[in-house]
Amino acid sequence: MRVIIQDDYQMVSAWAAAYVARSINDFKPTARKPFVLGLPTGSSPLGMYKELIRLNRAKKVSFANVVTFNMDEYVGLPKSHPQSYYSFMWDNFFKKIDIKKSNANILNGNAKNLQAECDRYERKIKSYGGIQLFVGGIGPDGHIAFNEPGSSLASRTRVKTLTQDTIIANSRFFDGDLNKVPRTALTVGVATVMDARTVLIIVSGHNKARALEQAVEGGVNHMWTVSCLQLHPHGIIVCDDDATAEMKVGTVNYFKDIEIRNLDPKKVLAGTRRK
Ligand SMILES: N[C@@H]1[C@@H](O)[C@H](O)[C@@H](COP(=O)(O)O)O[C@@H]1O
Repeated sequence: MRVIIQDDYQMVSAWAAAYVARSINDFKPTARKPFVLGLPTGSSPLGMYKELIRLNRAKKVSFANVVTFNMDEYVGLPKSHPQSYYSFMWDNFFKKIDIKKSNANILNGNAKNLQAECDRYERKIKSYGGIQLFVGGIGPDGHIAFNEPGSSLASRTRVKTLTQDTIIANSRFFDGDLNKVPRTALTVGVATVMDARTVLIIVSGHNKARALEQAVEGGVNHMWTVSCLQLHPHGIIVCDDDATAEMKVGTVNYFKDIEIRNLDPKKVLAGTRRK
C-alpha cells in the first residue's frame, strides 16, 4: 500500500486530481473502450473535484469517454433533494465537466426493489469489465462507502443500515437534525471496491486520524472496513498531516521517505517534495 502524506487538504486534492487525470490519459479511453471510474461523495473529494473541473476546462483531461459508478446513495431521499448523492454529484462535478449523462451511474435509492437495483449495478460494472480506479473517502469510524463497522469484507452492493456514528456525522448536511438523516443507504460492497484495478482513498483532517491509524498500522479488520486496502495489490491512501496524528512517528517518516525515494534524485537533493 502506498501512503502519500501531504502538508494540507489543498495538496491532497491536487495530488488526487492529478492521479485521476493521469490514469485516464494513460488509458487513452475511446467510446468503445471507456475508462471506468468509481467515485465518492462527501467533503473529502470536493477539492479533487474542483481541481478536475479546472483540468477539464484547461483541456488537460476529458471525461467524454469515462464511465463513472458512484459508491453509494441514501434510501428514500428524492433524487432532487439537495443532500441526495445524485444532487451532490451533479451540482459539484458532473454538470461542470464533459461527461455524457448516460455514462454517470448512481444507485437509485428509490427503486421499488432495492436489492434488484443493487444486483443490476453489480452486473453493469461487470459489463464494462470492472472498475479501473475506485476513488473513496472514509468515515471517522473507518467505513468505506457505507460499509459500516462489521460489514463483511466480502460484501457486494446491497442495502445497509447506517450506524448512529454515521447518522451523527452526516447530520451536518441535514440542519444538524438527526431525524432528517436517512436510516439506510445503498452501497457498493467492500469486495466491489476491492475488485477495482486501483483504489485511491482520500483522508483529510484530525477527525479521521484514528481511522487512518487503524487502516495503516492495524490489522485487516471488518470493524474498520477501509483496512481491507492492505489486501489490495494497488491500494493508495493520500492524506494530510492532520490525519496522521494517531500514527507512529516512525510510520509517518517511513512513508514520507519511501515517496521521496520515488522522485528524481536531483530533485530530492534540491529538497523538492512530491506533489
Ligand atoms: N458514505 C459516505 C462515505 O463514502 C464518505 O467517505 C464519508 C466521509 O465523508 P466526508 O468526506 O464528508 O468526511 O461520508 C459518507 O458516510
